[in-house]
Amino acid sequence: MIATTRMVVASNIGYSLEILLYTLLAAVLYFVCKRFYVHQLRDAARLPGPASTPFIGNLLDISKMMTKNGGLLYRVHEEWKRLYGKTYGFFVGPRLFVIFEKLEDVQEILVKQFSNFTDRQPMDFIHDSLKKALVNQRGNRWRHQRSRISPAFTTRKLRSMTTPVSTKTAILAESLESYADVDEEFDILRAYQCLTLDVIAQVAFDLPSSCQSDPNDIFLAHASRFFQEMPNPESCPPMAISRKNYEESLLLFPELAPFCEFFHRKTSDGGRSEAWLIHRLRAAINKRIEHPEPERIDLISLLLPQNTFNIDDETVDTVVANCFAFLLAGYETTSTSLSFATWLLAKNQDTQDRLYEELNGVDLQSESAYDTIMRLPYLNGVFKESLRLFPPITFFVNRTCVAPTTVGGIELEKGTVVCVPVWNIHRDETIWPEPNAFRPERFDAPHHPMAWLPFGGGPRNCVGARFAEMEFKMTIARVFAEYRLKLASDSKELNILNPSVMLAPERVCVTVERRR
Ligand code: HEM
Repeated sequence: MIATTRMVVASNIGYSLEILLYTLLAAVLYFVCKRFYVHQLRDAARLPGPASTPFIGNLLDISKMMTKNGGLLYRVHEEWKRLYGKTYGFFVGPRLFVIFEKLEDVQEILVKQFSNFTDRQPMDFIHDSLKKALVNQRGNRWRHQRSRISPAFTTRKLRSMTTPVSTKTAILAESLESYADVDEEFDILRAYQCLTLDVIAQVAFDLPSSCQSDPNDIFLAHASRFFQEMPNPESCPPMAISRKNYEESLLLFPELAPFCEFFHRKTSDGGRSEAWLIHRLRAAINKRIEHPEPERIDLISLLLPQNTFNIDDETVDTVVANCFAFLLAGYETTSTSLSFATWLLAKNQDTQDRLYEELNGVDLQSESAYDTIMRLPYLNGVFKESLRLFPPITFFVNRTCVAPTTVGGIELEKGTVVCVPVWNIHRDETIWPEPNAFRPERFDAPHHPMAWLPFGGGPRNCVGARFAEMEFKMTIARVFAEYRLKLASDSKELNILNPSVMLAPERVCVTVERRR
């Protein structure tokens, strides 16, 4: 009897192993065939591009070229443009990417054929906490979320946020005074990071943060750690997976995303800071659900449904994810843009003086400050021109083709990722004469709608663009109405870093002099 049972168990185990083996074989076969299939698509579409291998595509070339070019991804596309022109294809892991740089093709993708390009490139390495956010949604889910979120950024809502933004910029202006008194140089990038975190925490989520007055503010510490994604060697176990390492592996093997995400969250400092930030956001949102404040206009109240009685977990998770996305978007991109603009103005004293002339005498603190500031033409030129020269996000304006179609004579299969090389467009001398010169007045004349894309374009552009513009203009107006800024000797040349999709100056050290 025992012997028979053993035989049955043994044969069951053998059977299960056989099934496992066949499943594994089928998975490997699928994996291999898919890669070979995708790798013939570029030839089928008669697209030029660098030679590639079916498994890793062009990832090694990209990596080598980036190392040669100071880690700057946009330089890879500048070089490929020289070799292959304005439309070409390359591969990363199992995906074909097609670059479209001609403005009429860009307009076709972002605007005219939007229904064929509703989704962004699948984000294999997106943090768990962002998976339900707008930025990661596709098709109808995206449409539904976007229609709920867009009304949060109307002129009326933005106007109502002017006073808290103005209060925070006043703290920044005051803190500059101490540097002016002693003629001491300092890194204004850090000051802007504290400001933008304070603004987004206060204006968007009513979270008490005092990053500007307290450099050890815990909120600031977690946000910077999350952004740096640098595991601290002293506090991290040796097996910690840094965001960078694991994002690179995921480009090759997106199939491994769920496992890597788990390890990253558990082992890296950035992952732990992310958990802390999410915990704080969730607490703020739960508080608002329990004690609704119908009078308050901030992003939480705009994202929560009118009636929060019996609200389901799915809705709460989506609000948390979107608030977290706004926190990230509102912090780094805006502080980077402010730093680039400050560097440009400090480098070009004539332009700075012209801006001062426009700002001199304008009441930046009145009830109507929002409308006044948004109407200043030269400030608008400074905003646009600095984002043209240094768009903080250079490689995020991409779309996945959701149905087979043709753009600029190129046939595209479903699943192909199309990318708009924003940096190249912004520096193209046939579009912007003398493209490297800083000339705010060039925006007095009209330009092609696709020639200026720091916030992307079409229905899926940056939903927070108007908020970012308000914060940028209010900050630059406040700082440059009160001070003259000069570059410190080690910031005369700009050292640009490109740690992820974002461009950022390494530092912008300046000295400040009081104007009035
Ligand atoms: C200077 C500051 C900013 C820059 C340069 C910037 C840039 C961008 C870019 C290039 C995109 C992709 C657009 C596309 O694919 O066409 C984007 C998307 C997005 N941005 Fe921004 N952004 C900034 C500030 C903000 C702020 C302050 C918020 C929120 C408060 C925000 C929220 C978002 C969201 C949610 C998306 C995804 C939109 C969607 O998928 O529908 N951004 N941003």
